[in-house]
Amino acid sequence: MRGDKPLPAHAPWCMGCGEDNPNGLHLEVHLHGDHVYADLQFDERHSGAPGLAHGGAISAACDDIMGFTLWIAETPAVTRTLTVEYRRPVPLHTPVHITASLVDETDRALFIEANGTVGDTTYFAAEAVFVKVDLSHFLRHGDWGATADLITRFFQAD
Ligand SMILES: CCCCC/C=C\C/C=C\C/C=C\C/C=C\CCCC(=O)SCCNC(=O)CCNC(=O)[C@H](O)C(C)(C)COP(=O)(O)OP(=O)(O)OC[C@H]1O[C@@H](n2cnc3c(N)ncnc32)[C@H](O)[C@@H]1OP(=O)(O)O
Repeated sequence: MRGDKPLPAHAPWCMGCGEDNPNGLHLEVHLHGDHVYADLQFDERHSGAPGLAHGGAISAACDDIMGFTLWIAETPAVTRTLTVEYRRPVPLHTPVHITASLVDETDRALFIEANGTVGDTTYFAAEAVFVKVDLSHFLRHGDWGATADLITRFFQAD
């Protein structure tokens, strides 16, 4: 069983975990045993209905935290499908605890689940399939410099 370990952001401007993105969620994700987790509070930047978190912001938080299970799978991968079940409206400025874990794996696919709780109650739950890619995926489709930074973060954190 691994202990509690803070994990580095995917990129400084990541909308989920980037520390330099003023409109991001600023997720601080930790590895704990066989899962990852983050504690957050949605605010006005993430508002949908008055006083409530936007479903897309909740989905983005799930997607990003699920992405951190790649530290457990030890492979780069990208989201192929993401399903969120919104069980209760999430008020702004309310502490939400989100956990994610890798539940199954094939040669190319990772099956990941996430759960968002307020207190002892589940407010949303998500399931995703991530497809494994090699790092050339990010070089081919993304930004060279940012990809180099991602690789550096990965090896520094190991
Ligand atoms: C050096 C080690 C590094 C370790 C890394 C550790 C940590 C990494 C840290 C950070 C990672 C970096 C970034 C994470 C960032 C943010 C987290 C949020 C995640 C995102 O925000 S990410 C953005 C949104 N995302 C996309 O931008 C994807 C766009 N998309 C594509 O780029 C293609 O779609 C691609 C490449 C995914 C696949 O394309 P493709 O053509 O290669 O693949 P294909 O369609 O053939 O499927 C391949 C195999 O997956 C199976 N498969 C497919 N779907 C399935 C399903 N639903 N259920 C079960 N299996 C399924 C098939 O059945 C087949 O399996 P088989 O090969 O066995 O037949």
